[in-house]
Amino acid sequence: MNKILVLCSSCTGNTEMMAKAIVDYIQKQNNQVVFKSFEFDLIEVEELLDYDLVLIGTHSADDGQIPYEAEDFYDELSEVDLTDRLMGVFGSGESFYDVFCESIELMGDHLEHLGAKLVPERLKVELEPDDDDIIRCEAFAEKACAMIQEVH
Ligand SMILES: Cc1cc2nc3c(=O)[nH]c(=O)nc-3n(C[C@H](O)[C@H](O)[C@H](O)COP(=O)(O)O)c2cc1C
Repeated sequence: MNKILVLCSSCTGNTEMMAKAIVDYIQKQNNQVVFKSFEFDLIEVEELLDYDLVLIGTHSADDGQIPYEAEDFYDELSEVDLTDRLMGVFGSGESFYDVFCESIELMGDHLEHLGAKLVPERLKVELEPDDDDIIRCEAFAEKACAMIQEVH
């Protein structure tokens, strides 16, 4: 059974809705999944190494920067060896802003720079996910799980 960690920062619940859809899909595929929130849970970068796959959701605020509650985590990522670790990024933003979903790009670029192998799609949703977006979340989760099979 694959062990998968889904992390999420969400101010108004949109990224969390995406995370829940991803978690539900992964569970239905008989994987072991742990969900943690940057707002409410203690998240240590070392624990990333305990999982076959880590998916990180961030909302974008304040010119698309990494959300405040995930900043320490972002800075500490360089303290662990993420070489060839399977990871993925997703989140909700609003295209009204100059930099749509920029925090997802920042997180994705940082993880890739540190050697992680990312799910090719960086999944971005406009505001609250609708039914089509939930299907996109499930497809994202499916691709991410398929990456685990490819390396085994
Ligand atoms: C003060 C503020 C700044 C924002 N800046 C951005 C931004 O730079 N880029 C973007 O894509 N969305 C931006 N947004 C929109 C949020 O990312 C969007 O509402 C998103 O759905 C929130 O996700 P959440 O419900 O998971 O917190 C901003 C929202 C607020 C309130």
